[in-house]
Amino acid sequence: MEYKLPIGVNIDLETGVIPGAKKLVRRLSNLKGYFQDEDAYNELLKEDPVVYEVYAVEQEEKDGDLNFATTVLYPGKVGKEFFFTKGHFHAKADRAEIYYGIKGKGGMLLQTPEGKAEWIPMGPGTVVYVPPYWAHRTVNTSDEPFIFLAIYPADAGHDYGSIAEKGFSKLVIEENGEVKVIDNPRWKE
Ligand SMILES: O=P(O)(O)OC[C@H]1O[C@](O)(CO)[C@@H](O)[C@@H]1O
Ligand SMILES: [Fe+2]
Repeated sequence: MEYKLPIGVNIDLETGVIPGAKKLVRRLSNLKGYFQDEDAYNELLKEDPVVYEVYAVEQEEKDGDLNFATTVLYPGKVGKEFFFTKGHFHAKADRAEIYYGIKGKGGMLLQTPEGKAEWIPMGPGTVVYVPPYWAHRTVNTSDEPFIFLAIYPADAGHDYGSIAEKGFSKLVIEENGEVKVIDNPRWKE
């Protein structure tokens, strides 16, 4: 039997960087169709800001193994809507996940396949358990980068399809200087 070697790394708690991890950058142009306000989207697209970066340490997609990744979700808004990650179901839909808040403030939107949504505020030290079958998206509701760690089964995979098409049934917006979680007017079941 060939054994894999253990890994020990220190996450930079200020920047979210995991040394040696694979870096993925998602700009606004990678999120076409995700935000409600298309005019605001097209205006901001001129700058095409980085919305989030992911530092991932991933294994082969095998049952029993684990991946981990930090995400640095930058502050910003498209119209009233706060910057967010794409959000996904797992390709193996029954795979769960754990998130851990490192720095900054935001939250997670979770949703069942039928569209029942939950909002969990997150800050440094918050642990979120994402149960099997729930889609999940993180949102930065502050004006600082929101940094968190995710730990997920190596065979979970990502299913972006239905969220890319229909979004979440709730939106996280700023109105009169307050963070509000409202019904998505464009949501169709
Ligand atoms: O994959 P998304 O929805 O773009 O969100 C990015 C974050 O979610 C994960 O896919 C884990 O759920 C990580 O790779 C990363 O932390
Ligand atoms: Fe996930």
